[in-house]
Amino acid sequence: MIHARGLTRRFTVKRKVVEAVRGLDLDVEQGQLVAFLGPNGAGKSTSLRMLTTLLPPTSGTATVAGRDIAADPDGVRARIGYVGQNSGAGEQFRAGDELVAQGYAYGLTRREARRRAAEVMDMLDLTPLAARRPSTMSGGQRRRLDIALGLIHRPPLLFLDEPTTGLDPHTRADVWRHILRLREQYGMTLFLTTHYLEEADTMAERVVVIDHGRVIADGTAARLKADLAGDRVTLTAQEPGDTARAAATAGRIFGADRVETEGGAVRVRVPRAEAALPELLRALEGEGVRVATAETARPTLDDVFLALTGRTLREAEGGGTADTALADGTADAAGTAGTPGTAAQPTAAPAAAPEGDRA
Ligand SMILES: Nc1ncnc2c1ncn2[C@@H]1O[C@H](COP(=O)(O)OP(=O)(O)OP(=O)(O)O)[C@@H](O)[C@H]1O
Repeated sequence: MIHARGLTRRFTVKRKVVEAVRGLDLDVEQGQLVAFLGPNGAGKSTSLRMLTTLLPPTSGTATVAGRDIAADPDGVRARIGYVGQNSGAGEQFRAGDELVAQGYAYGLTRREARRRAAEVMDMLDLTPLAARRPSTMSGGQRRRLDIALGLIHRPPLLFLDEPTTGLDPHTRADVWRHILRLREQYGMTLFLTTHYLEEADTMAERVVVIDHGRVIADGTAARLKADLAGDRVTLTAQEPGDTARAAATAGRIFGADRVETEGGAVRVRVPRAEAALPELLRALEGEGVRVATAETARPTLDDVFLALTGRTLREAEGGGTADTALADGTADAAGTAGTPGTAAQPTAAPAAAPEGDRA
């Protein structure tokens, strides 16, 4: 469904070159649900915009839904849906009419557009809201309407740029329920960006991690965690004066990596916590260190990011909290010109000149 080779995009900002995406290679098969994960400014939106033909690459090639993004951008747009970070729904029209109008934009006849609008409203549980204006809808309802707009022309592949950012946890779960249904019931291929680690971890079958414009990890969340992060054992000594000795002992157990001490707690990464903990407790007993507390934890995707980059996603976000809302609008400030709010419309601004460099 997606085959990209060496996709690169540079911007020139005040005579400085920003390498937003550096040589993206990517293959996504039909029916996959891929989460594209990375901190602010990592290059997620720029990658998505290139793949959806909203932004021409500086170099590299890609075929998306069987069409070349450079040679046949209209062909790509006819076969994909794109749900951007900002709502694409206008305010004057009722939701049902908005969907029908979107159908016309994709060249559907009046009858087809009405039929398809009814179908997508059903898919996204919007039928009872057909007569409502988007301005009267909740955040989650609007997001579902955005997704419906992106699906009006029956694309087999849907791109979603941070579909759940800014929503409360309950609404996020509801939007996810609908996203998963698109895949399960309709066999769609879904490629989405997210800041939410736990969403990528639990919902996506494949996680692609990007940092500074480069893909740094690609696989199932389970495999990435097992291969790159390992488990964690955390303990405290009964006597605060024993912390340094406990840390030194922890560093000697089998497979120990990255021993850290913080506020009297000793943390160590190990391949398998269930084997490491008894070994560590025995070793500490041998050293005469009495243990007050000990616990084990499985790795998270943030641990994977830390293992790969030396920083946590939270640090990479510049102090923000990776698992809370992070809608800072950076990417949209960067790319509003000619960007259709929701679906990549076949009649929208041509791919050749939608988003120029910022002067
Ligand atoms: N139109 C543009 N002009 C200049 N620089 C840009 C433009 N679009 C993006 N950039 C820069 O390219 C880099 C990657 O931005 P991009 O929006 O792709 O990141 P992102 O991972 O999507 O971030 P976010 O999570 O904040 O949306 C950033 O340094 C950004 O400032």
